[in-house]
Amino acid sequence: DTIQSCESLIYCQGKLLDTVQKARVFDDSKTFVDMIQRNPANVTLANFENLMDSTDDHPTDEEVTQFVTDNFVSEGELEDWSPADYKNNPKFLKKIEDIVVRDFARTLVSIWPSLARKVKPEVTDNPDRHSLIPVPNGFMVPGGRFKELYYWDSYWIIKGLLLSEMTDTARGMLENFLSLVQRFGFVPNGSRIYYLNRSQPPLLSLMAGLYVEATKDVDWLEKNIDTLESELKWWLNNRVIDIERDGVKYTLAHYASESGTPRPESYYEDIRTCAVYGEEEKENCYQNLKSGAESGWDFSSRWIFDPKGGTNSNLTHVEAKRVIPVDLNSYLCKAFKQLSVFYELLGDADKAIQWLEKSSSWQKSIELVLYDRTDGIWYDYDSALQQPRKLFFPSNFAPLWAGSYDVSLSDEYGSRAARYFTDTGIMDYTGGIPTSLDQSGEQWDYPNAWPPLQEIVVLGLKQTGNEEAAKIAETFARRWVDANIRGYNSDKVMFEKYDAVHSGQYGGGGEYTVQSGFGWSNGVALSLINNFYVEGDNKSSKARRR
Ligand SMILES: OC[C@H]1O[C@H](O[C@H]2O[C@H](CO)[C@@H](O)[C@H](O)[C@H]2O)[C@H](O)[C@@H](O)[C@@H]1O
Repeated sequence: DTIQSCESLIYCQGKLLDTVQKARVFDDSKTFVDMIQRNPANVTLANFENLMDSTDDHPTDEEVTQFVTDNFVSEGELEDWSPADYKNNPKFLKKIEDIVVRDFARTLVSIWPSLARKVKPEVTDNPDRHSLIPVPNGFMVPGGRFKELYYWDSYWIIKGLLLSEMTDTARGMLENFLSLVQRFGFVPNGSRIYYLNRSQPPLLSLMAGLYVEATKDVDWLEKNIDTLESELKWWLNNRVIDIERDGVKYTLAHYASESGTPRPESYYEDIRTCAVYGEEEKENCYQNLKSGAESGWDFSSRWIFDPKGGTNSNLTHVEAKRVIPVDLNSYLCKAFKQLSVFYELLGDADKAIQWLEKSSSWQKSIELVLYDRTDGIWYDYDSALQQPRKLFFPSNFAPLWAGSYDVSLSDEYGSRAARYFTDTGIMDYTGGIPTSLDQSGEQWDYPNAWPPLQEIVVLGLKQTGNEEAAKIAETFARRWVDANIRGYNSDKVMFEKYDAVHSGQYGGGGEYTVQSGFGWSNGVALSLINNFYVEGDNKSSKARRR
């Protein structure tokens, strides 16, 4: 049984949340739902009822602000934590020939302790006073307003931790996710109860793959394989859809939250976005916003539809559920294969075959529904109009990253993808690969360049072994590292996203101001440095640095 909703009348739904968020007590809607109650929840609710009674149900914004001050505090559920396995000079740094890049990598490693947190015992003792979901082990947060554990961010955080030889911290984070699966049946978007009605890109088994590869810890795998499997089954049971292309039926996955209420952490924004609709359509509008958030791309023209199936509209027309996303299906295909590898390691041949077959059937559907042979790339599929969305997104390259295509033809696939990359004009962007070519003002669009998407395209192209693809990969890995260094030198922080046009400048748009820290930025930079700047792979790095 899975719990996919949050019942809290303070943090998730109800009059109190509605009143506080509509009063705009804080500029950022997330601030309120992250607050701690001074009293048990029943006292907070009784105090709120008194406020409503004494104001004839119409408190002024000042009265609401006073109510929040009297009943909530901002800080105190997480403590800074010193990971015992932190080292400031992990071995891989020595292998980096370029001194500037080596120093930068050392700086990235030195940021880990500032992102390390542990949940205080008070949260476990008084769960009703907090929106934070307690997890047993210390972990890395993304940074800034993102003060909790995030699902897909952690894939790249764990990559960086493993390069930094922080295997205990990586294992602790994995076990946090496993404990969430055991409690809720799936991994929520993040470790807050208001994230309980959606997940995020399914990368848990792949994180476990990174850990097992680095440590060869098969005993750990044996203990946790059932939970890893149950997470993937959750996706198969809850996020799969039958679609039709050219008269043939296929089964693939989509992002699809069932919850038809505003996101509590963006309550005011969602109410405004869906205001044009009547009650029933509103529910659909909220479900689609939450499904967009489940994709990790919140928000993007990728989920926006005009009546003709184009993107010429706005957030009110986010229809994430109708999209069959290239990246989601590639992650799942790779995860199924990963599970098969795990079962082989554990000596369970039947299960190994079962998951390999699942991966192969997924791969076939990806090829037949999403691949465009003429353009040499994969496209998202619009299940409503039964047609591909032929738009540039870095996620189009995800099958190369995930190996979810016929890898015996990798040179051909790589060559075609390289041609697509240059034909779409992406070579012009010196600050990184843009998220789309649509300047919608949303944060997962042009001109923003996001760290995980850089890794997916760059490693995807590199892994094909095709010469042209490998050249593009190297160019963009170096451009990315240069942009990160430039940004760090001027602002002394790592940002969550950058600007593809102006190298090193931070990105913008969307519903909150740019955040720094930053978990996945550090992980991706370390991963690309490890792939492109370490000894043997790095003959003339100084000459090529721009
Ligand atoms: O508060 C708005 C949204 O914030 C998160 O999304 C963004 O930050 C996450 C953490 O770095 C990242 O995983 C996500 O891709 C970003 O778009 C949160 O995950 C959303 O659910 C939330 O609505």
